[in-house]
Amino acid sequence: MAVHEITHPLVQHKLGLMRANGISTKSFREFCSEIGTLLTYEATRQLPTETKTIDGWQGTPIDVEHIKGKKITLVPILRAGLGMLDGVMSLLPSAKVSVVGLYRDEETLEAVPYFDKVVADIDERTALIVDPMLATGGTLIATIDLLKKKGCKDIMGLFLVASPEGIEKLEAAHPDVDIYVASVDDHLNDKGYIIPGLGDAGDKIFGTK
Ligand SMILES: O=P(O)(O)OC[C@H]1O[C@H](OP(=O)(O)OP(=O)(O)O)[C@H](O)[C@@H]1O
Ligand SMILES: O=c1cc[nH]c(=O)[nH]1
Ligand SMILES: [Mg+2]
Repeated sequence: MAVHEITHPLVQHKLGLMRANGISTKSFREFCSEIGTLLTYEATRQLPTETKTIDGWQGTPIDVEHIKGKKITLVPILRAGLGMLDGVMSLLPSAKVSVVGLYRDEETLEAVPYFDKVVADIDERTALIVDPMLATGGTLIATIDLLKKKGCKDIMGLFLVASPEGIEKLEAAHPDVDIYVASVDDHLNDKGYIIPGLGDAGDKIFGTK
């Protein structure tokens, strides 16, 4: 399993602004989406390309690079994953979207699934999971279990912030899944929140607290 921590100054600057106490819903949402775009740029670096010959502007054949026909499905995890989706789709506008819904029980920290609508041909697609937070890892592992059960063989994840504890759990459960994160933070607190983290990303994106 590879953990790609994206140290690009734009990513780090925007993430730093997101950590501020009292940030507005508008700003938090905008940064979520913008970092989503930047992580997508990095995560798609590995996509295979092939050379095609086309008619160039001078009317003579020229060789150009095309992304090889590997199909993608984006998998936003409700709710907070929706906050990154626009930004991800700005670079992958044709990608099909498979929505899954899970929430974390506040007492047990267990992931509780409540919705899934996954593309029919998921066995032929690379799944790109989108969620701002990878905390205990329970939500992500349950999502990957679900996608694999439906036949998906190629899975990556994009997160704004991950915890070392969650990454360790993911590595043990699904070592074949690579992730792209803006930051691997310090630790989880006793309530399962990432420190320093962002607080409750879903509530900040939707303004529910
Ligand atoms: O790694 P874990 O410990 O499982 O926690 C991470 C999950 O918690 C948050 O969702 P939450 O349960 O708050 O749902 P929400 O998006 O509806 O707010 C977050 O967006 C992740 O999906
Ligand atoms: O720090 C955390 C942990 C789980 N979910 C969040 O939104 N934030
Ligand atoms: Mg939440």
